[in-house]
Amino acid sequence: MTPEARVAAAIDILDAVLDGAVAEQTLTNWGRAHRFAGSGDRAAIRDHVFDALRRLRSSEWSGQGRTGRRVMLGLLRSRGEDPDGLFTGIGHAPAPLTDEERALPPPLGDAPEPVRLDVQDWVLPRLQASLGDATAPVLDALRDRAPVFLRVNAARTSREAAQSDLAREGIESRPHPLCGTALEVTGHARRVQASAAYRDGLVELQDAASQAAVAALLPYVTGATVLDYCAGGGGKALALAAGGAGRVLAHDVNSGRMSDLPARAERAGCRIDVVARPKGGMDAVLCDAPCSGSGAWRRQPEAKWRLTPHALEDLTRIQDTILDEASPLVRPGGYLAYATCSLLDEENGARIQAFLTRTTGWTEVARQVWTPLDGGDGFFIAVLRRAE
Ligand SMILES: C[S@@+](CC[C@H](N)C(=O)[O-])C[C@H]1O[C@@H](n2cnc3c(N)ncnc32)[C@H](O)[C@@H]1O
Repeated sequence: MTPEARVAAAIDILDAVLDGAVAEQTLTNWGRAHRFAGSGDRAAIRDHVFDALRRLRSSEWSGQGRTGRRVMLGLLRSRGEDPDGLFTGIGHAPAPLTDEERALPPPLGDAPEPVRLDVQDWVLPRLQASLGDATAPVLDALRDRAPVFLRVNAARTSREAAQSDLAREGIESRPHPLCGTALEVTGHARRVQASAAYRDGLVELQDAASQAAVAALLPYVTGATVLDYCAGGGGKALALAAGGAGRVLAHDVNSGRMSDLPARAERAGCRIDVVARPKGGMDAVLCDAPCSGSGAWRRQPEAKWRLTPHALEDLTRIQDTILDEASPLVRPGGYLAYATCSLLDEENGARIQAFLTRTTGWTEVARQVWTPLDGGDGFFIAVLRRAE
């Protein structure tokens, strides 16, 4: 496909997404219906679609319209790229620019702050209350693609050896300062899942801040029995097992989410016991709670536009419930860790404060916050100790 045809495909997909379709699913359906498109074409179209979704508000503003065409046009204009080279009307290219499109005002000229920062109006003050002066740079970082990070399986190999193994398969990477197990993939990231290092469980795909959050918990759980109460796909459970936790149990209210976990654990060469009804007496319980995902909006840009005040309120209620359900499972003297990939204090520090206010016998012993300015996703973890 030509670059112009890729833009035309992205415009069609964006039209469906703006009508309410889910981007990932729409891209998959498009690939199935257009078998002639190679993997390079599909990847380029996906990049266009996700770039536009990350910058949806500013692109709509610059393109002066909420259609796939206007959003794509706005994206190119606000990046300072000349749309005429792509909107040629030749072959499968988008139709040439109309006189009206050519006469559009300068991109983002007098756009309000939430438009420039690509965020919903009501979310901006809440982020400002949480992040202060870092708000604008953090939101700006969320307008760009996220790096691809790998977690080196420390139980099986070293970061240097994994890096060499990947290099032999043409995958370039560099150690990332956020965490001793993190490699940032700098070249040929699309080869990772087919690589021997990945297949053999030497590396896993995992955000660097997510790895750093587990590393912050490890000093409290080395050799201990840890329950990952919201295990989902098991990313944290696997990192805990590889990092030296004694025994790792995994639980999730939605057990289907853990279906890949046994295979992932086998690949990593570690043991994770999936439990439907966790019992008490745990040395430590990790609650990696469902959240707005605001720290990961680079990866899931649709979530940035879907969040409502009502949904956020529901999430904080679920977060409180999870802390109330999980905390009695910790033995006296044990640890309760609470983590989210949210940048909003109402999902982070405020939840810990509310928990400490309504319960007795807990002390906060550690807290760490990461934002995309540290390189990875936004992340929060607090570790509480239960009195003896
Ligand atoms: C942020 S995700 C977990 C991600 C996972 N820990 C990882 O590292 O890949 C949150 C998970 O919490 C689960 N969850 C939601 N409510 C829950 C509850 N009341 N009890 C246990 N798990 C819950 C969801 O099903 C979801 O899988």
